[in-house]
Amino acid sequence: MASNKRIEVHKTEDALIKRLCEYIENISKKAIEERSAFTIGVSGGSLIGALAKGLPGVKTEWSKWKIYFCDERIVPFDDTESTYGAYKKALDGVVPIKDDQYRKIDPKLSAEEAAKDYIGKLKADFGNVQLPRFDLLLLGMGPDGHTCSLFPGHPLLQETSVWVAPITDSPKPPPSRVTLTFPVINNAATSIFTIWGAGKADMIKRVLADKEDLPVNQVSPKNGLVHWLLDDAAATKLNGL
Ligand SMILES: O=C(O)[C@H](O)[C@@H](O)[C@H](O)[C@H](O)COP(=O)(O)O
Repeated sequence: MASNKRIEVHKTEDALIKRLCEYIENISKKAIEERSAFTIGVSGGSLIGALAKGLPGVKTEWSKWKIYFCDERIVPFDDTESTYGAYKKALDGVVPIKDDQYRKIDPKLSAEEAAKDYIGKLKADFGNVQLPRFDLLLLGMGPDGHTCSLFPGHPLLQETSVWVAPITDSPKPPPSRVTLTFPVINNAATSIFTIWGAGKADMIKRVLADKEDLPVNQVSPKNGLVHWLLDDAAATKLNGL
């Protein structure tokens, strides 16, 4: 069976961001032509700055975007830990995305209630399907091999049906979050990891060369592709894989 995984290495962080944005432009164009909407899930962390740099160069119909959160921290929107808050700060005035295009959590709820509430928001957009199918998920990889808020050894890695799960014991602070689960992640048409810097080189080797059993390696779209976009520094220990 052909692999659903594509690995690309680019010289610099800037080249990497440019490539990521080419994917975003092409995938959004296709989705908008087909369904007049583009559904994209975004992660927190270093990706936010990369998108703030790259997105202004993307040619797309911005009004057709719907932006979801692959995971979100349960904190007020004006807290520096809020992923939505960080996106607003980074992208407002940079790209013409209106506030109602973000599908945000309700931060006043408990993690459990916020997860249920977010499932309701997904159902309102995707309909009463078995699983939503995102056009694109932009994923991050933590230093321990986590993605979204799916951490090594956590029971949530085994989730088979719930779309969005609460987590109250996240090892990465803040502890209370909601996260997409693997059934949803692996139903996306395309997922992209964008990883740069020497600090990620060891983990990239463990994931892509040694194929260790880590959450990021559970990303394996059933009927889609997962791209690993790396810069030279992150790929140094791959030995030309
Ligand atoms: O809320 C979070 O903590 C993020 O969504 C998380 O899943 C992130 O994507 C990874 O931890 C990678 O973060 P960096 O890109 O900053 O290393």
